[in-house]
Amino acid sequence: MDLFNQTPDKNQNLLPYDGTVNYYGRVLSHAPAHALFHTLLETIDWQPDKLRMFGKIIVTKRKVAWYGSNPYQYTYSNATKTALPWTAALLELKTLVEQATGETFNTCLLNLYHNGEEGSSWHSDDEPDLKQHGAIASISLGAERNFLFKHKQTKEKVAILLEHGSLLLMKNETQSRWLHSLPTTRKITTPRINLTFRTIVV
Ligand SMILES: O=C(O)CCC(=O)C(=O)O
Ligand SMILES: [Fe+2]
Repeated sequence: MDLFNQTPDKNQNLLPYDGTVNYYGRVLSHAPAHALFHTLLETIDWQPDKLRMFGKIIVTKRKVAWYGSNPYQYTYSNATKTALPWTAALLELKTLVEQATGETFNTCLLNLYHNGEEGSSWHSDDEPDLKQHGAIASISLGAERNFLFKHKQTKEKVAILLEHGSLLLMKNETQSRWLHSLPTTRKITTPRINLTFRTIVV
């Protein structure tokens, strides 16, 4: 019996209440995940993100991209993005994620963090363009990073390590009751790509 390298139980809820987060572990093995990382690096239309913070426009070092089944618009942090058509790699990954989770998605937001000094501050993905309480599936490629949840009222925190090739599913009340963040760290010097498959309502 291997006590130290158990595959995670995808049916276990990592949140103690008010939402559901399931960690599926590595749904892509090392080599295909590595190949996908490089395909995405080369074929995705990466753009710096522009965020409005305290009345100022901040251009992030982190790069983002927005793809979907139709030119869906997504407004967050006072900026609107129009989805580009799926690339072959994204469409293949969408199918894999839909089969693994039993959910369906029509869009994907991609983030490229060049190193540990780039991250994502506390937020919820609860914009009105997104299906309320819809599932969000998160694929991680490259550097392993910690991911945190913080309950909006109780402030309780839950931490999880997002491995190379892994899948995390957030659903039900997760976005309305919890914040999440990708904390920065100087210890990580290599890049990471994250893809979150989402559902835009029309
Ligand atoms: O990079 C991640 O793991 C999460 C990114 C995120 O929360 C988002 O794009 O909304
Ligand atoms: Fe998010």
